Amino acid sequence: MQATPILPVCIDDLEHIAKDILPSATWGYYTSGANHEQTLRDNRDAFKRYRLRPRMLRDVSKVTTTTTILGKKARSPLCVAPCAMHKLAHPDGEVATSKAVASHGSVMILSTYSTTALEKVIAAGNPETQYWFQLYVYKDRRVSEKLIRRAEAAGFSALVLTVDAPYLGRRLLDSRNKFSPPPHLRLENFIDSTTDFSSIDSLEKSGDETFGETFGNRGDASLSWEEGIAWLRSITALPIIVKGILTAEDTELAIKHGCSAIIVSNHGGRQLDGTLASIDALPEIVEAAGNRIEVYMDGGVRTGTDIIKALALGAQAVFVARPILYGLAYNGEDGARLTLRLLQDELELGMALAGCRTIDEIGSHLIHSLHKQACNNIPKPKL
Ligand SMILES: Cc1cc2nc3c(=O)[nH]c(=O)nc-3n(C[C@H](O)[C@H](O)[C@H](O)COP(=O)(O)O)c2cc1C
Ligand SMILES: CCCCC(=O)C(=O)O
Repeated sequence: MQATPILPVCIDDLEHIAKDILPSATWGYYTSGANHEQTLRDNRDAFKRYRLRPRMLRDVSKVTTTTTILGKKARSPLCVAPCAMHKLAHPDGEVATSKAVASHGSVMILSTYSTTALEKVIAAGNPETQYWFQLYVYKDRRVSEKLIRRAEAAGFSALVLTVDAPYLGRRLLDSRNKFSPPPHLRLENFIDSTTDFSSIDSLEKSGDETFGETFGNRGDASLSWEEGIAWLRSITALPIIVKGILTAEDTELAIKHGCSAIIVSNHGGRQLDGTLASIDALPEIVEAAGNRIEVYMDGGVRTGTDIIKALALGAQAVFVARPILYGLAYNGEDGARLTLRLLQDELELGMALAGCRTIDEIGSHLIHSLHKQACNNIPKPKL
């Protein structure tokens, strides 16, 4: 894949370039959301309903984004969300992403539906970087257990249980495009599976099942807080992070059932259409969590000031998915590095211009909400 001559200077540039480069069905799979895509659009639009209240003359000659995530030092609160099939974007796939995140120094969550075996992805990283494994629980629990054992052995330091996808959302563009991944790609995490789930290893092996059906048929939609989390707890000592929480009620349950952190997410608008945008759901969850559990968010983050707004509303870290795919499509590892560098540079500049020298200084005093409802939920200023 050739890098186009336009010099990308922001994530929107990378998005335009990726659209030109990628086959239209891949583009559709990566960028679309569920149904009418209200949530997909709102994830981005909602950020614009929060405006910043910058502080001046605060000696911003030195700005640092060092923080802690799940108790471990990170160079930046900007992290990478789990995304299926990076090799659709670039042949180097998840290894390229892993190297890019390692140079950035934060957290990469690897999707179960990686096109590179989990061992190879973490081996491309470094000890400074945290690797968490994203998990779907299958009806055949032995498949999930085997993945967990491999993730533990390889050095992944947490499990991210995606809870917003008991079934795959209805993505109209994928149905129209009859999207199915190309046969040369493999979901490498399943290649050694000794169970009947191994049939997914070449994605569309039989050709008579759509990608969504494959997922829907194998996933365990009966999973519950009581049984599901207890089962996970009984088989692993790794911290469990739940991804896809949008309410205070579920935040309470996550804490009750011993989860270590929460990712506020609507799966990039790809599951239930019509939910709150992630950034709008965040204040309610931060308030419910009340410092008992770390809260992260993803969905619609495309600029450094989006990151600042999410941190100001109480997120400990922020994850991006599509921007990484755009970077990969543009230029493999260098492209993924560029995605992270552009956002990191914007974050640092935004912090300086807002009068924040450290991540701790990014507080709710920075936020002016144009959204009356959200205003009531904004946590009290830190400063
Ligand atoms: C192409 C694509 C594949 C995804 N695959 C997964 C996945 O395998 N597991 C998962 O938990 N979330 C998956 N997600 C959801 C992301 O982790 C994340 O919640 C969301 O996309 C964040 O929004 P953003 O793309 O606006 O940054 C996927 C998202 C995209 C766009
Ligand atoms: C069966 C694919 C699951 C990946 C995923 O979560 C997504 O496409 O949103």
